[in-house]
Amino acid sequence: MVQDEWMPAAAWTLAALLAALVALVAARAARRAAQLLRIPSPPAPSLLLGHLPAILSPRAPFYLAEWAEACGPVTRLRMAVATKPLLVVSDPAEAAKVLRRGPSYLPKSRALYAALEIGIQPRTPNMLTASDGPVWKAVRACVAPAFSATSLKQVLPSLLDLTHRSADAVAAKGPGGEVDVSDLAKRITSDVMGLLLFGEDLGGVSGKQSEYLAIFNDLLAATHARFINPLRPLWVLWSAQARRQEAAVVRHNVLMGEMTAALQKSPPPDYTIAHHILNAKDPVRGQPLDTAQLKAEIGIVFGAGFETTSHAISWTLGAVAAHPEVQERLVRELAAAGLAPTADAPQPRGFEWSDGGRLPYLQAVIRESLRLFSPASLGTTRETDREIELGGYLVPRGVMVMFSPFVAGLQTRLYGDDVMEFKPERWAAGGGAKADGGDAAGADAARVADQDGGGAAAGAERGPPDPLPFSTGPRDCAGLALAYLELQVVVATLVGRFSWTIDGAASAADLHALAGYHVTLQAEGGLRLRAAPRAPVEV
Ligand code: HEM
Repeated sequence: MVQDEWMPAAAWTLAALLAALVALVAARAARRAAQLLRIPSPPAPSLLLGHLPAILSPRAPFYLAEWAEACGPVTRLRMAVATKPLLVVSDPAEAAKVLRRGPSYLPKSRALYAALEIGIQPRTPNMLTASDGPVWKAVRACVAPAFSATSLKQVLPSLLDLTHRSADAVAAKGPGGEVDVSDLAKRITSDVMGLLLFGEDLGGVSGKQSEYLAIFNDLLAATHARFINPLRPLWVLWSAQARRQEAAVVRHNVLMGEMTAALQKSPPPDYTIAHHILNAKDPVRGQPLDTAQLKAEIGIVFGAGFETTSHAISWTLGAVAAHPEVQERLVRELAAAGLAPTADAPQPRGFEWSDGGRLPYLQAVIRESLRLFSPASLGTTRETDREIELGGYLVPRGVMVMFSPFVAGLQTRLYGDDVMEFKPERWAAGGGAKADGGDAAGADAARVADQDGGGAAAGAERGPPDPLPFSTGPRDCAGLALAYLELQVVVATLVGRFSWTIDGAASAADLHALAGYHVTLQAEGGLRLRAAPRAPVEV
């Protein structure tokens, strides 16, 4: 009898406890959902798929910029049937909180970055795609000296040679000749990476049909397509284009394997990136990186290094061509430094290391171009591993947080009503990163201001905030200094030697109309400008 009375009491207690637990979990879930719902969200284009179709389209950066303009520094987007949204942060100061080491620091989203590993088999996390960990840390630290001033000074002669040969090819087209600067820049930057990684001339500038260049576009297209479409492997059954792109994925793996084997056999000079990668040690095993890891690192540095930089160069040339007043001011600065023809010195000299610190308008032009045409447009994506505060909102665990420099760069609240104007003058006071920072390569200036918070939290007297085109914090761009050097040398040389024009584009908006996002922001089908030898400039 006692037993009978006790049993229901225990059952009731258990049931009550369970109910309380369920209520607690439900209340917490409801609180989290309510927190997320407080974050502004634009109307979704699709009832079923939410904002996903727009995010996956080549115009994604433009949609995101528009939505952020309407919603503010943090925008909530709905991804099809997924329960968790994607948050897009468009304020560099808020982004810096999660990107720089500190209480709100967030790691990269592994699920998302793994999708970028398709070009190397076996799929291996690499410097770009790995979450922070001992191997990433060791490789990143080992590679850093390859981007030091000492190493880059040794790269400069080869970069100059490639740039001057490219300029000669432009001159050979005759006055007003049409030049696809997108192609031209890719040839230069892929050759730079060929020399720096493989110690080999990939033949882009000499006009050889470079297999690396040919397959790389297809590799990117396949990466993007697989990302968008989980059924993509089936596409090869009826699409010749998909077959070609998937073949490029396979071929890329083979080429990188061959290159890695060649590098292991005969190590390249000590200023090269490959030299440093070969010297990296796996801290867990205490051994050099195994072949799979080496191949993964070589493959990602090649891709990360040449694609982004080539688009940064071609957008900058396009913007200069579309804005004659900017071109004129830039040329006067170059001519005063001996880098454009004058009556006294009709043959401009070659770019020197020290020029990086004494061409403030060139720096400002590059920074403005990186604001309006940020090549790594969608920047970086992190995942909350705990509840954090972001832009005044509480964000629960397990939410993807994207910081897009392109979106940040287009925000009226950060850059004012002339946000869409290509106006290098806005950086004249230095802005987030000091354009006249004095470093020979010009890059340390960006990095210094970026790290000291100047970029994100710049006061009015320091100019507008840095949109962080190279990201920031421990996972910022490893190759920033090389990218800056290439940008300066190529833009200064080509603008010094030629007068550039573009048909049918007279504003940043006109250039944006030509853009598509395919892992990087690029001019669809190339960017065609006209070049005429520059007449002596009055200084
Ligand atoms: C204008 C040119 C460039 C731009 C705009 C750019 C931009 C970026 C951005 C935004 C990131 C962060 C990506 C993320 O978190 O998902 C990044 C990472 C990286 N970039 Fe660049 N990049 C450029 C040139 C280069 C060059 C020249 C190299 C090497 C030769 C390079 C190598 C890397 C590597 C290895 C990472 C991964 C770093 C890490 O996670 O530790 N990039 N870059």
